Amino acid sequence: MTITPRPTSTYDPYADITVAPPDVEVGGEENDAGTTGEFELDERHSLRRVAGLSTELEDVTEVEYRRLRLERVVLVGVWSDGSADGAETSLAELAALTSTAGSQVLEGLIQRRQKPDPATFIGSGKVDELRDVVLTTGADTVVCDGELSASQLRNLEDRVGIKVVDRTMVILDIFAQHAQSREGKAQVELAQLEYMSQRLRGWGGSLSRQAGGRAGGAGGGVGTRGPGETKLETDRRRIHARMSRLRRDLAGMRKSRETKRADRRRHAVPAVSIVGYTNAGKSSLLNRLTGAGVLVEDALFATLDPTVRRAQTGDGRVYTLADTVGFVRHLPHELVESFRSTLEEVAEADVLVHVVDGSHPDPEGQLSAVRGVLADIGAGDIPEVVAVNKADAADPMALARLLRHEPHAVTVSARSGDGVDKLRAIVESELPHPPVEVDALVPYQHGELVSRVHTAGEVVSLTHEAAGTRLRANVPEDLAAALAPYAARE
Ligand SMILES: Nc1nc2c(ncn2[C@@H]2O[C@H](COP(=O)(O)OP(=O)(O)OP(=O)(O)O)[C@@H](O)[C@H]2O)c(=O)[nH]1
Ligand SMILES: [Mg+2]
Repeated sequence: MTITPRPTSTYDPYADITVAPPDVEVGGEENDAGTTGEFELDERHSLRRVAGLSTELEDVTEVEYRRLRLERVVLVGVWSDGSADGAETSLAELAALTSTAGSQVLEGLIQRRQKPDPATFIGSGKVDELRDVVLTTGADTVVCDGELSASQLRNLEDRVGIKVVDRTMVILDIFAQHAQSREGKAQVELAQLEYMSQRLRGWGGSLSRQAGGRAGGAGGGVGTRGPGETKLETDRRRIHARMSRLRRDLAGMRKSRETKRADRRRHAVPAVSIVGYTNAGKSSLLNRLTGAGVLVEDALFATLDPTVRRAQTGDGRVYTLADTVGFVRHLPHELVESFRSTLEEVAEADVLVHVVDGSHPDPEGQLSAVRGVLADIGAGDIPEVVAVNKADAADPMALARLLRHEPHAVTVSARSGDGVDKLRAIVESELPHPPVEVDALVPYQHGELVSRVHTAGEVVSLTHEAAGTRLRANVPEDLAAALAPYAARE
């Protein structure tokens, strides 16, 4: 096995971002789709973590430190309301998240408490127990199932003696590892810096990671480290400089994304977005619906950069189908903020295909978590087609219960292909109708106009007459204008 260090280990906050071509393109990319997916998968598998980097960590900022080393972990959760099952499902999801982030989960602890302890998250007595578990298992990181305050993190670290991170940091870490596009990477980095800059503790205390003799040396850059400035202040300054830089870059990228979207709108191509909880099978379903080779993996957040594919209805109308980032309970607020421009694409879709994993223990909970985020980003009113996926693996009783809950849902299996044709038909029937009704007699030398009606409009009737093709159709405005000279006279 070849082991390649993660790119973040050579993280340089001042490195210039290279300009890469934008990743989302409508049409034209289907040809190499299959190979791209496989390549991506290979590459991702080669990006596992490397153990034992500890000696190289003297001059990294704290943010880098937290990003880099999350390897052998113990999970802790607090169960306050709901059932014990709920707490276990949540911890199981955290375990899946941490493994996706590349760590090995050694042990999980849940404490029943009214609410998390304001000082140490879990109760004080439980902290001693946690320390024992850490010592006996040789863990290097504790992951808490929740969002912790700076002081909770610090207190726990001081008492347990190893690094403590929370659920949000794990999700951010996964996003950081998997983002592909330049925009995606910048969005994740900004979210990460924002979250962590509020939680910097400064080296020292039990973790003892002073910059030591190298302060003023490499890493800080000329003029960044004045005499007497602490590592913490330097870190803060570097991080804030980096954050403003990222915000500026993102504003620029957002503009080009908007131009592209406006372009699609002008050509009135209907847009369908596939949304749903992470690991529900969105990418698999996109592959089934379009034959595209999008990365599918039994891992949370396999997809981080939205892919847009071209699709065609039975009668030739072109529309786009977009895969999206999966949602998860407690999606970090910073991430939703950073990904807002990407998520806005979802908000502008004409139809949503909401995929839910019918074989999951709590599909209803996943549906409502996703709908919560959809409402947040202003996508709550878009027509939604619910696709209950993994029907091949689901318990029939559970499926029946879910269908009572969601009477308009379509049951599908992206794996076997069952139900996919029906889903496609329903999605196509939900596409918005082009706004302008036309009746035209198009001379035979203008066949290209007839083809445009097929791809962009809905044909009501078509006959061949002596003078040309007689067409009744609903078409977008630009096409109606092009057809105006040939308006038929009754
Ligand atoms: N049994 C079964 N497994 C499925 C089906 N559809 C998808 N899967 C599996 O579910 C896992 C996740 O599939 P993806 O298509 O990557 O899911 P996703 O929703 O795109 O996931 P993220 O991008 O990680 O949010 C993979 O292991 C798939 O093989 C299905 O119909 N039946
Ligand atoms: Mg996916």
